[in-house]
Amino acid sequence: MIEQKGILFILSGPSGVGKGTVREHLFKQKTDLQYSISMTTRDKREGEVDGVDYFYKSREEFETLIEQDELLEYAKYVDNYYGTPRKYVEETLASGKDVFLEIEVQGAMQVKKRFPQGVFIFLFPPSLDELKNRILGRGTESEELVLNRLREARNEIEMMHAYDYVVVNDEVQRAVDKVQAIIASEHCRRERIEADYKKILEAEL
Ligand SMILES: Nc1nc2c(ncn2[C@@H]2O[C@H](COP(=O)(O)OP(=O)(O)O)[C@@H](O)[C@H]2O)c(=O)[nH]1
Ligand SMILES: Nc1ncnc2c1ncn2[C@@H]1O[C@H](COP(=O)(O)OP(=O)(O)O)[C@@H](O)[C@H]1O
Repeated sequence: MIEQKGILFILSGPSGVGKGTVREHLFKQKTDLQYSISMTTRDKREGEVDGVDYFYKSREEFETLIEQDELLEYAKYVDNYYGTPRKYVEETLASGKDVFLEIEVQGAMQVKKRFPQGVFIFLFPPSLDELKNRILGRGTESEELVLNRLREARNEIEMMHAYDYVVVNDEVQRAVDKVQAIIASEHCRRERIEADYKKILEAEL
């Protein structure tokens, strides 16, 4: 494995909590983070662009990527595959840049195994009622699917303990500010670790 220099940030949480919304706002404000564009087998939605929103793959192509260990993690989500390109993440981190992933919970737990030093942020709904309203409000799911997703959300919320930070997405800008604060504080922590490390090296000379 390539040595990590940049910091890997992972934003995750239940479907409909607002991961995509928070990520979009964050990237409008912040330019020194590299967003890792995921691979997916789901159909391209109107307005989406291949290589910008996702890399769209056939099921066969995706399964070949899995076999060739080209994915850092992947998950099946509502009958489609989603996955993170491994080389892009490793090479970008090795070049000293930070990488940001916005992925669902199963995938985040796989990343945790391979990159325990990553910074895991769980986006939390203000309430389950509000989560239901957001999924319904988005209008992309049938009533039955919404119930499935809410059931799934309860299981996902149980995984919260595995994360480093929890951010409540009550108001988008407030949640984005908190994510920005986490990024800044992780940089300070990294600088402190590096300073300690330098001191030890100097002491040995
Ligand atoms: N595990 C994993 N999940 C992903 C990846 N990319 C996107 N997702 C998640 O897949 C879910 C579905 O994404 P999408 O089809 O774009 O729908 P939407 O985000 O719910 O509008 C969301 O929870 C995304 O965060 C990925 O590379 N890996
Ligand atoms: N803080 C918020 N307050 C109110 N609505 C929100 C907030 N964040 C997101 N939403 C809305 O909730 C719905 C789900 O958001 P989305 O970003 O698609 O969630 P996810 O990517 O987690 O599935 C969207 O309609 C979005 O506009």
